[in-house]
Amino acid sequence: MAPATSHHLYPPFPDGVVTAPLVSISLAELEADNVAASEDLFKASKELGFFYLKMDGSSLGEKIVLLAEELHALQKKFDDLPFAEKDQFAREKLHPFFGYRHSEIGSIREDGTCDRNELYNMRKDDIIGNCEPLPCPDLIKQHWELLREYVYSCRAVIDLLIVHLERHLQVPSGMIARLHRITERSGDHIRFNKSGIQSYSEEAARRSEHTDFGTLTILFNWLAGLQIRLQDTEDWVYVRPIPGSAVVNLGDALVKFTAGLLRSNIHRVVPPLPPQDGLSRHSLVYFSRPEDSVVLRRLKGGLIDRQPVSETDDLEIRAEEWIVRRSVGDLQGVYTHKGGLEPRTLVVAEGSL
Ligand SMILES: O=C(O)CCC(=O)C(=O)O
Ligand SMILES: [Fe+2]
Repeated sequence: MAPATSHHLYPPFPDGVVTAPLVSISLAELEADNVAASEDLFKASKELGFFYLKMDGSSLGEKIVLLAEELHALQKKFDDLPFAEKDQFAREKLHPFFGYRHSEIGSIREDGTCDRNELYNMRKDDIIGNCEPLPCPDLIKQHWELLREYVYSCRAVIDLLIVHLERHLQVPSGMIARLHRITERSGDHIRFNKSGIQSYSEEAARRSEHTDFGTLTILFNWLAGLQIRLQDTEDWVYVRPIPGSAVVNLGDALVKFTAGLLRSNIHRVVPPLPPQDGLSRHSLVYFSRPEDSVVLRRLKGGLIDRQPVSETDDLEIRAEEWIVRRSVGDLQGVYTHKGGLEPRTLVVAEGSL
């Protein structure tokens, strides 16, 4: 039986909004090597770059849903920590990319503080012991085992998705997997995202437009707010959270590796609409990235060799540098399947801050 989720505790998804046509792919079927599910995965990876991964029927998938609910409870407790405590773990104090980050929204309260949009990036290598961990709040330390299980479970899904993608790309088995060994240092991380209560602003919506920098992203959200822009249009449509399914999307690294055959789709987060307005919005993300030392460039073999040579994108850069430079607003723009960065003046960084 599929595990219970907490979606029903929130007001329902708004009526009458246009939703994105994400296909639903069953993890259990991918595990069983079902041909149709595998083909659906490849098609979605080429066309929209986003799909639902249906977890029920797979013991790994059902475990991930349970862990995601536990982490959702934890992220709300993290949210409740005093700003002064979280500020001690601000990324300016810890690391160019990992740690806590916020932007202030709304007017100043009586205690002199402002509501915040927040994110907290927790490095995979800290969590599984590949390196000396960065300092973190006690609340996080107390849930280390939960975070560890989540890392290993998400990575098991990502490794399986890579096997299927390699097969369809007709590249040697292991060619992409070997750039993503869990034992090696990488930018993989778990992220807690929180958007404070706020009204829609066109400028803020545009500022949050981004593609993910890495390989594959596994996302859980509970309220409306995630929007994707459909291919070759300017139309933004909502992604409806489906209880028991993750939203999976491809990142820039897969576009680079496959010379644009696979798609990293632009997306953004806007405030939830009625009846879900008036609530803070949380999402839980697992980002996978190539190992730090991997140079992001076109790979050789299979269908990739049939891709045209891009005239615009000759930047070859190590994954570690790519992530930091993208996140600080260097290399601005949105990385598209057409190759190269599509300049969008307001786009500065991955995520919704
Ligand atoms: O909050 C969401 O639903 C999506 C978040 C996201 O796209 C990100 O953190 O990169
Ligand atoms: Fe994203």
